[in-house]
Amino acid sequence: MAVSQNKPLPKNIKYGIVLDAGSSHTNLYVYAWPAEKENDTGVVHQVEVCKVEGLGISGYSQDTEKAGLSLQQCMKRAQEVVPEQQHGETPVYLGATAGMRLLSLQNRSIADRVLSAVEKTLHSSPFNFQGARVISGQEEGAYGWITINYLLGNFRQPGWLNFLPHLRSSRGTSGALDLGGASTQITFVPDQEPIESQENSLHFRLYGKNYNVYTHSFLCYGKDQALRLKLASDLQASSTRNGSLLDPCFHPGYLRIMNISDLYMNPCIANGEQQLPFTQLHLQGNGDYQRCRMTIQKIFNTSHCPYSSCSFNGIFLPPLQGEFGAFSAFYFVMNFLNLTTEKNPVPLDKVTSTVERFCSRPWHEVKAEFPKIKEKYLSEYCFSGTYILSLLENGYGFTTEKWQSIQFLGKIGSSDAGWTLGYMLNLTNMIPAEKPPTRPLSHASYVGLMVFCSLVLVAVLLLGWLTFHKPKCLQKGLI
Ligand SMILES: Nc1nc2c(ncn2[C@@H]2O[C@H](COP(=O)(O)OP(=O)(O)OP(=O)(O)O)[C@@H](O)[C@H]2O)c(=O)[nH]1
Ligand SMILES: [Ca+2]
Repeated sequence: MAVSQNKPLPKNIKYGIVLDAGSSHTNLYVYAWPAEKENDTGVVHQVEVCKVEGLGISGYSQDTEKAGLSLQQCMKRAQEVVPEQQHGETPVYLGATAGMRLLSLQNRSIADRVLSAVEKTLHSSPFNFQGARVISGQEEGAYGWITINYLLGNFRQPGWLNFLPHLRSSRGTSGALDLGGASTQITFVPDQEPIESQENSLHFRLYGKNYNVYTHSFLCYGKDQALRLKLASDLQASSTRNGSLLDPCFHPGYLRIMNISDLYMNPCIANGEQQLPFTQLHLQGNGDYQRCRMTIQKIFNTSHCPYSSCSFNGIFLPPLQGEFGAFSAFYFVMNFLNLTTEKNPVPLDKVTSTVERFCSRPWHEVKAEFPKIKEKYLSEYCFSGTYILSLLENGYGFTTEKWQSIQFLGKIGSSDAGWTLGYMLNLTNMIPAEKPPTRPLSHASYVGLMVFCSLVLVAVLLLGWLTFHKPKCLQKGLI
């Protein structure tokens, strides 16, 4: 048999699955990477996302079995994407975020039942189930930061710098801003050291470099819960006797009826249900951005700060540093408003005027222009856009200048920005603490290098020969 040298072997691809059980819905992600490169940075990428239909798992508190059943369709999809012979070795993880954190606070045993139900479904799949758990806000922030920096290649050292260790660039990392339905996270490497509060401080050693990272997750400040906080605060400030409320954060002509009991149903509203003479809230939009911003402002308490600087509610925040990637609802909302660009960020004043103009548009006109967008999403872009501006400007202190360092991003390459990839990289030990030894040169690079060196050698010899044995035709005076 002839020896087939240099023939590339078929690629050995590995897979991993993570379910992001968020407060508003669950997404299943399938990741893939070449087996022989698993410790390199930037090689793991998303090959599939499946959106689970229906509620987030915390929404099944009345019928916990359904939380498990709801995942079946996407698990089937994963079985189609991952080759059958690899099902048994493919790990599956489920991480639940703020919706389940809130449910645990409200009723621990129901939350445990929901987790058991999803475990049952995942155990019965052919994959290698590795566990379902509620992740902490700190983890959510940290893994989001790891994901985007991994995908942006910020942990990577350019190869040639490896030969000159003293010249290695201390290339910056990008901060991560995640806006969910029930919580929001801010994570970045600050200039100021040390980080003043222990609970906001993380330390990582990745690819041979140390990172001191600031992170905070605000439970109840995801955009759905923030709307509830705002409505509860509006109700408290109003003197309505029949439950009618003018709401500047909805379009003129928009009407929404809500049950008071639903509004007060979770631990985010501190005072609980008050004795109100009505059971329903009738919201009537009037699309007034400035007033909307004022009502939102009230949910950020800036009256006390036990540190050198704070965001709100007495939470430490060091001075903002570097670039930021803003994803999930930050991206959904900005993208809808055409305020995301690949390169130059849209200036803050343009963002503000766009949101202001959008809020003032009559609801019937907005609905007619976007008939395909779910009414729940469409009706809330005005509130959400205003909330994003309040959170980033007033909550975190992004000034007009600093705003330019925020990039709103949905995907990086083929992968969604979010905490799931970082979670899997960590649990499968795919991010080494130390730099993996540099691999020997590939055959092609070796041949290339040899040819280059030979050419240089020939050129030097030729030059030398020309210098000492100048042919007569080139000697001075003959020309
Ligand atoms: N416009 C729009 N909104 C979306 C979309 N997907 C989710 N949302 C909304 O955006 C908000 C945040 O969504 P996610 O980032 O998925 O939040 P989550 O993971 O469910 O919530 P957390 O557990 O708090 O992280 C929620 O209010 C969702 O209803 C989308 O495709 N378009
Ligand atoms: Ca989320």
